[in-house]
Formats: sequence, structure tokens, C-alpha cells
Amino acid sequence: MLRIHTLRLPLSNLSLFSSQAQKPRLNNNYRTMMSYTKAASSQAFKDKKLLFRQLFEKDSSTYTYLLADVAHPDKPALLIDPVDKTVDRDLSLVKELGLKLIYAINTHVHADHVTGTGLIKTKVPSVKSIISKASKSKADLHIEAGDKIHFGDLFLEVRATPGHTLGCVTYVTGDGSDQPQPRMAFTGDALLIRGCGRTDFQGGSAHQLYQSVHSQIFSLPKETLIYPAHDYRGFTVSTVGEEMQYNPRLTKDEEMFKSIMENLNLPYPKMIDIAVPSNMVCGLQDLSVKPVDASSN
Ligand SMILES: N[C@@H](CCC(=O)N[C@@H](CSS)C(=O)NCC(=O)O)C(=O)O
Repeated sequence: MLRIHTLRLPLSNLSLFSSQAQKPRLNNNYRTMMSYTKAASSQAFKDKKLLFRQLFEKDSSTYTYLLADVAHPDKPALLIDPVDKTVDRDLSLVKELGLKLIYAINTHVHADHVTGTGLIKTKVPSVKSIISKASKSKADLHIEAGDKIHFGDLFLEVRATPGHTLGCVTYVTGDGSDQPQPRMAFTGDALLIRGCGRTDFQGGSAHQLYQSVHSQIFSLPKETLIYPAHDYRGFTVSTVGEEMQYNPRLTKDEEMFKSIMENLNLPYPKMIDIAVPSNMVCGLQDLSVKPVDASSN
């Protein structure tokens, strides 16, 4: 059954449990317990299978992620942060692999490119688009912290990570012995590899971003894989542990972080004036409004 649960999880409890399990100094009893847990995990996950692909759009250096439960008879799949320009490539791949695309999901309202979620819906009308309620933008389904997005027997958990924009969320693969290990966090622009999203527009706040990353991402197990929405230097994946140790912005205290963010001096994204209004409506302007033909004036 395909469903979105709106069950609220006590995320702080989950995080506490996870970080306890990651304590670096382990006594022998603890080690034994950890190995047992790992063995139990792989046993429970044995019958499940995650298909995972990281796809790239070069003009905006955006990563789109394809996830599917290929052990399920329907092979239900979802795309995270598809880009309009690469929708045909992504849908061809979905078809080639025999997957059934059910969700097209955004981590936030992007400012540098147009989302592919609306375009996907015109090509595969059964697909439901998803974005956070806090983004105040249009989609079929609006999610918030604690929601679970199920695809087959696998699921993503939603964590609110505002700061780059007000409505940013991070999607994390399920916490459970029957879910993929290590966990995977799709951080959008909240946490980039050795960086983070800028905080100078769309309701951005360096204070909020610092708190979001520390409380919602750095509280995940250290081996959790970090998959961001962009990389500008060719990196593809990191881990929570690596970013906690080496991220040049987020390893600083909050005051220093704010000062770094205030002094980035980045030019606005080239597409911002087109991308933001378009992404507020799923990447499609109102289709009932006919485009103005400038040549007829
Ligand atoms: N040059 C690009 C935009 C680059 C940019 O501003 N990236 C954003 C994420 S997309 S809104 C960002 O947060 N960057 C953080 C950083 O430290 O680079 C363009 O014109 O599109």
C-alpha cells in the first residue's frame, strides 16, 4: 500500500538513541551488542531492496535522486529534486528500469533552477508532487516534520531543516532494521558537502540553519550518508561524521557561523526571478493562462 503517514515521531528521542549508539569509545559488552544489532539489521533488510541512483543536472549543478523498492512487486519509485531540463532523461531511466514512479518530491522552493515536479505530472499524471507545508507552495501533498513517505516497504522520514529557506526539509531513509543501512539523508541546500546553503533570501536565517543542521542532521548516526541538492566541486556524497569534523562553516560556533554567512558575498542565482515564482507552483505557471506572444504586439 502506498501511503503518507502523518504520525508525529519524537525526533529528539530518535536522535538521542542514534547518537548514543555512535559513542566512539565502546566497552566490550557494548561492542557485542552493536555487532548483534548489525547482524539483526542485515537479516531484517535481506528481503528488501533499495535501488538508488544519483543523477546530475550540469547547468545548476543539481543532484536529483531516484529511489525505488525493487523487492516490491510494483517497484514503486520516487524522485527527489528533479530539474525541468532533465525530466525526460529521468523518466526514461524510470521506464527502462521497470519502476513505477509515484512521487516527485522537492526539498524546498529552489531559486536557481525550475523544478521538474510539475512537468513530470503532465507526462505521468498519476505521480503526486510533494513539498513542505512551510514552503507555502503548490503541490499535491504537503509534508511536515515527523511525516513518513512510504514507497513499497521502504520509507523516508521528514525532518524540518529551515535556514536556507523557511520551508526546507531533509528526507532521511527509515530508522529500522528492515530499512537501508547506513541511513541516507537528502539534505537539499541545508547541508552541502563541506558547505551549506546561503541564507540571504527566501526567509533565510543563519541562526535557523545552524540550529537545523546541528539538531536534525548532526544528531543522526555518524555513518549516515549525506546526499545534498548541489555540489559545485565534483563531490558526490559525504557522511554526518565527516561533516561534523570537516565542514568549514558548521564546525564553528554559531557566532562565527553567522559571520561567515554574512560575508559570503555571493551574487544572486542567475535564474532567481524565474525560478522562485515558477517553483511556488510546482515549476509550472498556471496552464490555464495563455502565454503572451510578444511578437504580436
Ligand atoms: N551560481 C549559481 C548559484 C550558486 C548559489 O547561490 N547556490 C546556492 C544554492 S542554489 S539557491 C547556495 O546556497 N550556495 C552556497 C554556497 O556557498 O555556494 C547560479 O547562478 O545559479
